[in-house]
Amino acid sequence: MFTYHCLNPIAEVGLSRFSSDYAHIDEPEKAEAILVRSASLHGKEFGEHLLSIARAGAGVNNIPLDECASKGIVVFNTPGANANGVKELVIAGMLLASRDIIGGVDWVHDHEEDGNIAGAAEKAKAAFAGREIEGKKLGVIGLGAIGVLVANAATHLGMDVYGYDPYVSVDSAWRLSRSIHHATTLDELYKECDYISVHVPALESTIGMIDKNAISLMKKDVVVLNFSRDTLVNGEDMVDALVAGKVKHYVTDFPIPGIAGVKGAIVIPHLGASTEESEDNCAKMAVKQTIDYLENGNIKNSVNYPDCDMGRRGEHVRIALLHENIPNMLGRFTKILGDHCINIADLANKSKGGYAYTLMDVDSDISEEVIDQLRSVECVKKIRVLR
Ligand SMILES: NC(=O)c1ccc[n+]([C@@H]2O[C@H](COP(=O)([O-])OP(=O)(O)OC[C@H]3O[C@@H](n4cnc5c(N)ncnc54)[C@H](O)[C@@H]3O)[C@@H](O)[C@H]2O)c1
Ligand SMILES: O=C(O)[C@H](O)COP(=O)(O)O
Repeated sequence: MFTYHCLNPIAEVGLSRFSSDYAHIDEPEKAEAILVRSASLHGKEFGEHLLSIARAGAGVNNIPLDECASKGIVVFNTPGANANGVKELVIAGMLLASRDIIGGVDWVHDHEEDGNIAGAAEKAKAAFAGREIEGKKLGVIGLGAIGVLVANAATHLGMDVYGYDPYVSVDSAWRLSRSIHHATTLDELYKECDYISVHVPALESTIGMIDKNAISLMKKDVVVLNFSRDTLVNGEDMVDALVAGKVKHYVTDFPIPGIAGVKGAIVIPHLGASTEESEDNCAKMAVKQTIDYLENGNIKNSVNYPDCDMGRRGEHVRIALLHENIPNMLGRFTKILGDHCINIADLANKSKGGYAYTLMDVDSDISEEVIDQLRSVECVKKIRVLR
């Protein structure tokens, strides 16, 4: 029996994939698996039984990844599972920034009791006129799951799209429309574009990237869209740019104090992934990855340990070792098994940054003594034996 705990509501279509071998428990500190959306795990204690954390979503800045890795806790996310939901809201954000739909709807609301509202609307509507996005230039920073969808959709709406991503994956490059201009510097993108949409993770290298220096390179009346993370944009610099009229609209999915009332700010309460489809996709992927890790030791879409897949466990006893990525770990593991005449039927060893993972299928069961010897190899973070 495995135990899991959900720190945020997770879609039932995903949770229903847990068989009767799984029990939801109310105490996170006792769980073997945690499922989470945006709840912050920074500064939280992790229970001694915790094996995995699955983020049903993309951004993992709410999870202390290094601390988890050093405690042998595998963290997963669900790449691309909510990308379409975000893409659609970004397109909506561009349209809201281009046509004064919000101002117009508010006007109708304020005049709903007016018996002559139809006539009054015809006189009032000039105040809410806007511009079209067709033919305008859109710059997309970050061409991952979301950036590619936004860029491609914008070309279908007749926009001239510039993409910037020095680390673009081969997979994303294949999916990107050929009509998208390859911006080789951010300066080029800032100088050219009427709309700029940011789709990068919050990392040390990206936090604060849209600041007064970046904004100074942008066109007057630019629209900046941030559906990635609040910290990517320097809030004070953005407020100054809105007040000064340099930025026409700042459309963001992340409310921060003091921004919603600033003229030109369009602030949404983090709704990018809040669609039935995205929530279902994320939950299904998060649960599937959790089950495969707990039952087979396979790792897919981890952000702090390498991916590693030896298929279903089958008849063999499977030993799973999370450890640091240093020389001779395999040698030490295989020596211990050899000394106890335990034959290895299959083996995989993968690394990612400072951490590595070894999976071994062995032909006979192993004793507590052997497990203890493997556990006490220096730099082993966790051992599991799947029988
Ligand atoms: N608003 C929402 O509800 C919502 C939903 C999903 C994701 N997000 C946010 O959007 C981010 C992106 O999501 P995704 O699914 O597209 O992730 P992704 O990992 O598929 O794509 C991120 C892309 O950013 C690129 N990148 C990294 N550093 C860069 C840099 N300095 N300059 C340019 N490109 C850089 C990477 O190469 C990658 O292609 C997430 O990290 C998350 O913070 C928000
Ligand atoms: O990074 C993400 O996937 C999004 O920000 C979605 O967050 P949510 O699951 O809390 O809506």
